[in-house]
Amino acid sequence: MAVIAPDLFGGIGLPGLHYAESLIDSREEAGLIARIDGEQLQPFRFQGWLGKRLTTSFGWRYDFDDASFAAGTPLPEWLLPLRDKAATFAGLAPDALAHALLIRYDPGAGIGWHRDRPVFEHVIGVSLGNPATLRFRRRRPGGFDRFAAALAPRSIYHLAGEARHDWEHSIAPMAVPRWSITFRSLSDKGRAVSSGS
Ligand SMILES: O=C(O)CCC(=O)C(=O)O
Ligand SMILES: [Fe+2]
Repeated sequence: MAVIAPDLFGGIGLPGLHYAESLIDSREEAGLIARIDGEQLQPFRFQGWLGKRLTTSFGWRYDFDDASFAAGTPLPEWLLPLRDKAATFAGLAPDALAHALLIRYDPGAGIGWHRDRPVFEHVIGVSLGNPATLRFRRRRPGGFDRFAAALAPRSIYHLAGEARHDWEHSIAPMAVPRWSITFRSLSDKGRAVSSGS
């Protein structure tokens, strides 16, 4: 495990990773899980492969199958109060969070090492259902620097700066289900692509 510089609060953190617990209460959590389960979730597709996690997105849609990026279904009403909270947490305007991704990880599903697509900038994730570990790694000569963040259910994290751009992240498959809602803003690149320039 690499030594990571202390953050502003004197703890051991990853620059650009911000985290808070108890964003919502258990009743709100149960309501959001029921909403996610009520959507038309599809196995995540990547260049012809089917992943185990089930997803759907709103606002903007990045298609990993053909690498296209296009406007999608507007965010549903039920997501807007949560988006307001996510925006407040990240210090952004709610409208800036133009995209939302819903994921259900059934037992055995995870998400492999990746950086989020460059059409997006800020990444804000809400965790539901069960605890998980968000793992980070960054290549260095001869290996990787590594970092692990425990994500409690009902917590929120924000990836910006170094944590967003320089580090990859992943979540190992678990024996219990987890749901997540990820809001993202468009990057300059995303705005350029979306306006067709
Ligand atoms: O489920 C999560 O919190 C992480 C999702 C994620 O990393 C992604 O969709 O890019
Ligand atoms: Fe991600």
